[in-house]
Amino acid sequence: MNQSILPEGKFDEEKSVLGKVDAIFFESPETFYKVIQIKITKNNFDWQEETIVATGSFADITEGVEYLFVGSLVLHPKYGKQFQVFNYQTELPSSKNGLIAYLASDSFVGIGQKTATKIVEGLGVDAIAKILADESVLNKISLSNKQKESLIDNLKANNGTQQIVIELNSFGFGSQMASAIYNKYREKTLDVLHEDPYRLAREIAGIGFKRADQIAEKVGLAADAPQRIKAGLLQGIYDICQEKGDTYTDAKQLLDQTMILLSSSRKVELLPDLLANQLLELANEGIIVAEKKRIYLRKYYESEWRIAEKIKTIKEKKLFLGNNFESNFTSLLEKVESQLGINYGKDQVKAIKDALQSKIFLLTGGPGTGKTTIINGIVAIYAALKDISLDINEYKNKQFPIILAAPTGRAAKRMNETTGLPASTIHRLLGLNSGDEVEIDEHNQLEGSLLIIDEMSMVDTALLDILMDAIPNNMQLIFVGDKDQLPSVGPGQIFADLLVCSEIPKIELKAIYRQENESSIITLAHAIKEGNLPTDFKFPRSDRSFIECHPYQIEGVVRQVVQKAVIKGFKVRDIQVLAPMYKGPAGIDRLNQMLQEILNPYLSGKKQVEFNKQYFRIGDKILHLVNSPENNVFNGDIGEIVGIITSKESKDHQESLIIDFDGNEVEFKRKDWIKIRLAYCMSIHKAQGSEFKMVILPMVQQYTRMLNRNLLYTAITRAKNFLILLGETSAYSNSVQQVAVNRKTTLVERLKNIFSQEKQNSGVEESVFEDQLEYNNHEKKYILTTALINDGKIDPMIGMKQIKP
Ligand SMILES: Nc1ncnc2c1ncn2[C@@H]1O[C@H](COP(=O)(O)OP(=O)(O)OP(=O)(O)O)[C@@H](O)[C@H]1O
Repeated sequence: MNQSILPEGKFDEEKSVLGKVDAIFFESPETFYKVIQIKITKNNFDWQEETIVATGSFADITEGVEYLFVGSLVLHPKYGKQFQVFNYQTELPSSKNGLIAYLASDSFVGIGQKTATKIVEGLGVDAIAKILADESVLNKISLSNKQKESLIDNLKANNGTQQIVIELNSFGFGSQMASAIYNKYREKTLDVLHEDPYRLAREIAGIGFKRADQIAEKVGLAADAPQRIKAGLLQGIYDICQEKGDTYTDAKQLLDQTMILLSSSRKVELLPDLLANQLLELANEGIIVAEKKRIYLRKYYESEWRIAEKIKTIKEKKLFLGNNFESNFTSLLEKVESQLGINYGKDQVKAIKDALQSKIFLLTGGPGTGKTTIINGIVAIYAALKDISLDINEYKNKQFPIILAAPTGRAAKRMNETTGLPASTIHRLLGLNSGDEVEIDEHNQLEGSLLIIDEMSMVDTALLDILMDAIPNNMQLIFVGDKDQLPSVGPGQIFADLLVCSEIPKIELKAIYRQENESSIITLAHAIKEGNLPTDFKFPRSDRSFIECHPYQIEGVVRQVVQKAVIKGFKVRDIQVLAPMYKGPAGIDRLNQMLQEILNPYLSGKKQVEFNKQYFRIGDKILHLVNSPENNVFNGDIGEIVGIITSKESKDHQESLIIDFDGNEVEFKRKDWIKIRLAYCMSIHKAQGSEFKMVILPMVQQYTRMLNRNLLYTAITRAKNFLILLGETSAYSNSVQQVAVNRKTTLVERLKNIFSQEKQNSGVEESVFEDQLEYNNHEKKYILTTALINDGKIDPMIGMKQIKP
């Protein structure tokens, strides 16, 4: 069985097996990954058995059919030697009888032994190649149209999918990505790969410019090809918007960024007018929108308009609250007050009343100002006014008419606990399945009459756009949040922008209702929000303290604080270290490593797996980094590893972790471990929407770039009972002084236009390059000039004058 079937020396590392598929042991339902057994006809390496187990990406593969497999031998820890397939092809039957048997097989519906014989006798043993090259050869054989169709379709499908999967594999795509690409482009996959691989970066989640650029280089696309420049520009806008949180950028920034991107991976001298022309093309094609000096990805441009329009439409719909609202309200409010054992403050009463009387209402306030208490009041009075039962058991098969939602799982859970009513994440509400990148038309329509969203400051433009699209016009909306917290991770600052719009009713709560002796943390937070670091900031209080230390002492101090807290009986879940940055001696990565060592150390015999220079062990506290609505786990959710399945123990030979997120156990295969990290210490951004019994917050000057008032305020307001501040006093005082720059967005302008009916076709005559960019060949960069001399080489407006949105 050791005869070589490949030219010697052609494949240094590669080995090959010719054989029939004996059995398919495992078939992933979502990808092309399969584990099969091959009955060997021939092979070119040392193998004494008659069969071999092979793994890899296979498109259509049929038991009983012979294929040529190319790959390498690997040693599986449990199953021993296996064949890992890189490439395979149908070994079409070359003998007359073999071919007749193949065509008469189940793959070709309507073709039996007789017809198959007719075809092979008529066209010869290379009948398949002949048919694939020219279908009309079948005209000389008497076949019914149905038989002809079945034959051609199946031959093409088998041949096509197989070729595509092989080629995707050769570009280095694994089973899952290969199937995502194939599902998107089907039979056009190879055309896309060869003609504009950058489409993958635009259209397939998980593929960025760099990956697409590697493919482009492989298929021989020039470094200054228009597709590449366009892709670079789009990536440039996307990167700037993601990094800064803006919904648009400007020409200078974009060209600088794109130039760096395009020349970092491939050696190429690019002239500015080349970039400018492609920018113009993108605008002409409607992929980007240029307006005044602003350049938008179409998605963000449209989102802002759509949100503004929908808000106006909703606001203008009539609201009916019954005939005697005023008197009903007063008696209902009294009832709620006596139930809760409180008297609502003047602002709070106004908030409840205005919210009930508005189609859309915004409520903002810091911690302890009573936002939750107000939501409870609104829900109770609304239900009474509308004669709605708040007993969820009465809604077994019906939608609960009051919808409560929040952007993160933890915030939704808190909403559920404080109101006693069902609350979900916005993603789940909308039925979004595919993580972060979602299309506007792929969501559920909402049913119900009142929608309350909490933690609104975390909602970004893209998500609000989808949410608004899902809301029926007659629904009443209440958006609740704290405008002084960090803005959303994704582009936009919608809560802050909506609060600027004079057309939307709103209330900002200022009075703090939590008792001072109950919490000095809240008082500190409010002072910081106003820009003051109180003089007593460093004095120990019953619920907070400050420990002054240098950056290199942080690790040791955090260690001691955490160890003390554990001795005092705090659970690991209740202690949360927050930090602004990942790197450095006081960064998240280092602190996580140290905290894992003391809170969940390695003990001999304990299972652990390594990933990205970190270990995962059973009992580890884990942070989820992205939204996975399909598993009901969201960005910022915290779980605990409750199981490790090694590849030996797993059916499909893949290691996995079982993580428990508040009773929701989710399995993560190794390829998904990129979505998680240790959570003993986490970033302040990721902690938004969550609260913890004890927060430990190290702040040092080393973080300067990151420090600002919103960040410190957000960190401090995560602490429910205890706050331990440590680090350098100057880092705290600098944070308080540093007011974050507003993000660049145009939602406020759109709202203004929409409400004053001034929406023009954005007829902008100015050029996007109004700033006048000149490329300085000597300095090899763009410079801004006021008096440009056109030396004939560079058009100072670089051909952008005529851009129209
Ligand atoms: N009018 C009031 N009279 C007495 N206590 C009140 C009043 N309003 C709120 N409280 C109490 O103040 C505390 C904070 O209120 P609440 O939790 O509603 O504020 P919040 O703005 O939601 O705060 P956080 O964002 O910190 O959760 C609660 O204990 C609540 O019972």
